[in-house]
Parts: sequence; structure tokens; C-alpha cells
Amino acid sequence: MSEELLLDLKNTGVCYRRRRLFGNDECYWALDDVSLQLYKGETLGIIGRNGAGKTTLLKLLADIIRPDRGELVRRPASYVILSLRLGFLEQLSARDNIIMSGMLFGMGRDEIEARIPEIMEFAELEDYADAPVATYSMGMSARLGFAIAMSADPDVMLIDEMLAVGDSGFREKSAAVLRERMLSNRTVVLVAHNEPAIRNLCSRVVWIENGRTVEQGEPETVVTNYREHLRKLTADKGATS
Ligand SMILES: Nc1ncnc2c1ncn2[C@@H]1O[C@H](COP(=O)(O)OP(=O)(O)OP(=O)(O)O)[C@@H](O)[C@H]1O
Repeated sequence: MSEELLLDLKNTGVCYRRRRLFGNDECYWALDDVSLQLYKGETLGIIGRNGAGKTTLLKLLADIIRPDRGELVRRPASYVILSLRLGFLEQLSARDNIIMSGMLFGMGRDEIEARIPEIMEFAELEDYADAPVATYSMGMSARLGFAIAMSADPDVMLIDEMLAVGDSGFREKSAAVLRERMLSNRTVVLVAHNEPAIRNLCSRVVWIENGRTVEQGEPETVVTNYREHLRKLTADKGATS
């Protein structure tokens, strides 16, 4: 990891407007108070319970949404977000989805066409290039998304829970490619519930709880404290039920 700061978030908050049956819309602070730094070349893990705000934070980092409060300073860099929920155009084939994504990354059609075979090979989907993505399983979509993102080779890759899908062979292959990216000074942000992935891949971890940063630092320490917190919550729940 270098000392080159790509993103600096200070006390940022993100509010989603929620419709109310009567009266004005209400503001729900999915991110309440998040402060973190992203450095060039690091693999930053994001952990936290369901609904903690991890996906919202990734969208903020990828510049898909803007903070409603706080300060976000960004150095110029290309970002790709990889999420099962952001998905593909389902009625189109993998081939057409690759062409669309490539164009969004600013590539020319010939360049994209030339990359299709290697993308389909990495995704292990050579026989499904012309099938609509709607007919793919979740694991197949994840493999395609991962292969497209790798081929785009952005400065920063943001990955939302993708490493948990797909078979173990593909998971190992993805982890190996991510490690290679780490060694070549590329930046990765990884949301994962899977502790081994966090411990083995991340150089730093940030823990989010109720839209707030609780702790960030060395993976072993943060994951241990987070696990202890979960253990206490489960014990408290057991005591009151
Ligand atoms: N578009 C939206 N409109 C309103 N509320 C939203 C919207 N998207 C997310 N939320 C709410 O914001 C909170 C944070 O959601 P987010 O998806 O960021 O959490 P998460 O940590 O990624 O959760 P999970 O681990 O379950 O995927 C949740 O309470 C969620 O219901």
C-alpha cells in the first residue's frame, strides 16, 4: 500500500428518501457518520451486519451517489463496482452485455470484440456467450461480472459480496487474481461476510454498524473485535428471550 490517498471521507452521511402514506417524505440515514481513507494499492475490507450500510458505502465510494452531509475528497481514478444487485441487462446475451459495459468504460467496439473470448474463458462460460443472461444461474452471473470487471482493469475495483457465489474452484481463481492485483498496486474494496476472505485478502478492514464507522485497521484485530461484538449481541438476545 502506498501513502497516496485516493478517497478521504469525513463524517459522511447518506439519506434515502422514504415515502410516507401521509405527510412529507422522511429521510432515512443509511450512512450516519462514516469517516475513512482509501489508499492506492490497498485491499480494504468492509464488514458489518445486514443493513449496516455496506452497499450504500460502496455506492458512495464509486460516485454512484453523493453524500448528503460530511466531506468527501476524491483523487481522479477509474472505478468499477461489481455487485449481483446492480446486475446486467437480463434479456441481452453475455456478448451484448460485454459490449455495453465496454462502451461504458469508453472502449471502441473492435477492442471490446477482441476481448470477448478471453472474458468468456475466464468466466468459464464459453458455451453460453449467446444465451440471455436471464437464463444464467447466480454463480454464472457472478463469474461473468467478475471477468468483465477484471478485463476493464480499473484503478479501483469495488466488490459487493461476490466472492461468496460460484463454486470453490472459481472462488480460488478469483482470490488468486485479486492477490495479483494487490501485488501490482491496484486498489480493491471488498464487502464480505466471509471471514477467511477478509483475513486472507485484505490489508485493512473497516467495520460499519448502523451507518457509522466503529473501527478500522489491521484485519485480525478488527475481525476479532467484530466477532466478539456479535457474540455479545447473541448472548444478550439469549438472556432476554
Ligand atoms: N434505495 C433505498 N431506499 C430506502 N432505504 C434503503 C435503500 N437502499 C438501502 N436502504 C436501507 O439502508 C440501510 C442500509 O442498506 P445497505 O444495503 O447499504 O446495507 P448492507 O450493509 O449492504 O446490508 P446487507 O448486508 O443486508 O446487504 C438498510 O436499512 C436498507 O433498508
